[in-house]
Amino acid sequence: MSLPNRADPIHIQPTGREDVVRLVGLKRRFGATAALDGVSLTVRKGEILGIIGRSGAGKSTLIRCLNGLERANSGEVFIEGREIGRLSERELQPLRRRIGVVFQHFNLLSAKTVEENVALPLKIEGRPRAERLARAAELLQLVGLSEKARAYPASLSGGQKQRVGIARALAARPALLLSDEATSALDPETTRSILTLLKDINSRLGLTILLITHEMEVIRSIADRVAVIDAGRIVEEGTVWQVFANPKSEITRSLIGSIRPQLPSEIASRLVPGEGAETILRIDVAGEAARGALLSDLAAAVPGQFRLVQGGVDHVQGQPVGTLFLAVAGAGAAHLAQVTTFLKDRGARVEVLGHVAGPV
Ligand SMILES: Nc1ncnc2c1ncn2[C@@H]1O[C@H](COP(=O)(O)OP(=O)(O)OP(=O)(O)O)[C@@H](O)[C@H]1O
Repeated sequence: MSLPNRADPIHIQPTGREDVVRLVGLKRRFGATAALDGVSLTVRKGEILGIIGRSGAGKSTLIRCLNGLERANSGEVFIEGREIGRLSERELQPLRRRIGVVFQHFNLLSAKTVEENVALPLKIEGRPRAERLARAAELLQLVGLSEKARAYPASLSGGQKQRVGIARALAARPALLLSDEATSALDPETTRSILTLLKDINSRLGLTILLITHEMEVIRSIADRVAVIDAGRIVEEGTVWQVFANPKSEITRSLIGSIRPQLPSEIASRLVPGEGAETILRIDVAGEAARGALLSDLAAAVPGQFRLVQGGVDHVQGQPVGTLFLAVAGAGAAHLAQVTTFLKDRGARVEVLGHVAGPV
């Protein structure tokens, strides 16, 4: 669907054909609160970009500015190269249809059947009934719900309702699928199946997806890139596995912390600075560094006793990313330096967390 190229005040600026959305220096204040404090971000064609932030970080405001429901105080929003800031409500409507939204609470019409819900965006566009039903059937097949076409939402499970929500969001062939906490109301197993479906749609249809979430697990599962928003600012942005491997900001570390190995609290509470019977190291490895036989090579190269206290290697975008907590016995400063130098030379990040008086 291409937009009419009318001689009206629509500001067209080429942003490169690959950008579906581009935000430039977006600011939005509510009284003393800067909900968005200079957000610049690009959603590239065909990618899954995740935006993650805690409650109050500015995610909803960002979405509202993106689809023109909220006007930014300053900055620009480009949808497929078209700046929306100066568009009237009427001019915004066709642009809004370029963004299909999947909602946390599904937002299905209970008095309409599944196929009517899916076809609704096409009805609003004034498409003929036969075309609407054909498209609904195609989309219900895509989301695996063909047999529920005539059912009503009340008879569906949460996961099935969300599949209908996804089918409806795709009905008008949007340029961008915006998933607004789409799995936050679902149990873990249903969440996995919905995320698998979104990834499948992205791969098969080449559809660009913007995932808004407060859950790092959602980002880890299917996003290509991630942007972390905090207090209205993008504090970190990058390829998902690289951000996982080497988070730069405190907020990112804490968001990742919920799904990465942590030092057990009973050991953490016994840590003291200075010296002790054992030194506890945190070792972060990713990519090549996580593929080798790091610990056995360490034991072969450096004398001493090394014990794995806690840890594991996860796979993010097919890349190994791991955190290991290692207890090094009887380590003096020189020995410890030997251990950390060996590990760092092998591409690991090493942090001395502290010491414990006796074995952990
Ligand atoms: N209409 C409004 N009036 C006043 N303050 C607002 C309004 N909308 C948002 N805010 C404030 O702006 C900040 C960002 O809010 P926003 O709803 O965008 O965050 P969020 O990341 O979506 O949070 P959540 O995950 O809880 O929905 C918050 O401090 C919020 O209180």
